[in-house]
Amino acid sequence: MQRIIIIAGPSGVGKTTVSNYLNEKYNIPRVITHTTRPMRKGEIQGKSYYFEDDDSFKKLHFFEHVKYGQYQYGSSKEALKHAWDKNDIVSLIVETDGVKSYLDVLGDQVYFIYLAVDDRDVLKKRLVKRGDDPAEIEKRLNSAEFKRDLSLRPELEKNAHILKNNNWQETKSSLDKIISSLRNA
Ligand SMILES: Nc1nc2c(ncn2[C@@H]2O[C@H](COP(=O)(O)OP(=O)(O)O)[C@@H](O)[C@H]2O)c(=O)[nH]1
Ligand SMILES: Nc1ncnc2c1ncn2[C@@H]1O[C@H](COP(=O)(O)OP(=O)(O)O)[C@@H](O)[C@H]1O
Repeated sequence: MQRIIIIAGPSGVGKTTVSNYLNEKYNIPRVITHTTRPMRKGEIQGKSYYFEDDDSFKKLHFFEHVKYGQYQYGSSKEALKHAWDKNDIVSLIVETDGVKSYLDVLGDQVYFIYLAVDDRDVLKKRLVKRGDDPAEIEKRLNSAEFKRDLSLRPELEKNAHILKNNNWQETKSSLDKIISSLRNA
């Protein structure tokens, strides 16, 4: 069965780091999504996201799309197929409305990881260390969507595998166990 590991959680929690680890260690490709937000330092067009403007975003054919903070984000069926053509297990980073859309359509094919940290104050510190623009950090931390995604929504609890990303060595070992169980399923 083709599987999709969906990774959600607040900004700075480590979603991209987890997805990159799965790619580097297990060749698990990420479904690249589209956004109208500006590219950050270190991001690459077509690898981090497909960076769009409002007009080009409108022309795309989406599996689902959302407004998050002041920007648009969306994932396409084509991008999912493209990733599944490379490997039967793929990853995808979406916020929690996106998780619901995927669970509704793909059901048991979804392995949903909700990433969390014990101390919320580390999130801002990680965003600063990542080199994000300070004004963008403030806007993000004050957005309704960021506040919402600080905790797991009750309707997603039954589908979620909660993974604490306090300590990267421990997170890697948890991920290794998850991949081993998915491969043997
Ligand atoms: N629903 C949905 N959410 C997305 C998509 N792409 C990214 N996101 C989410 O948009 C939010 C903001 O992403 P981003 O600006 O990269 O910020 P980050 O969380 O700090 O890395 C995150 O919660 C992502 O999971 C998408 O295609 N669909
Ligand atoms: N367990 C961890 N401990 C310390 N720093 C981490 C950990 N996991 C990720 N980071 C760092 O935190 C920052 C935010 O991680 P990132 O994966 O970009 O988060 P997200 O995609 O959820 O916004 C990055 O600079 C990353 O290197």
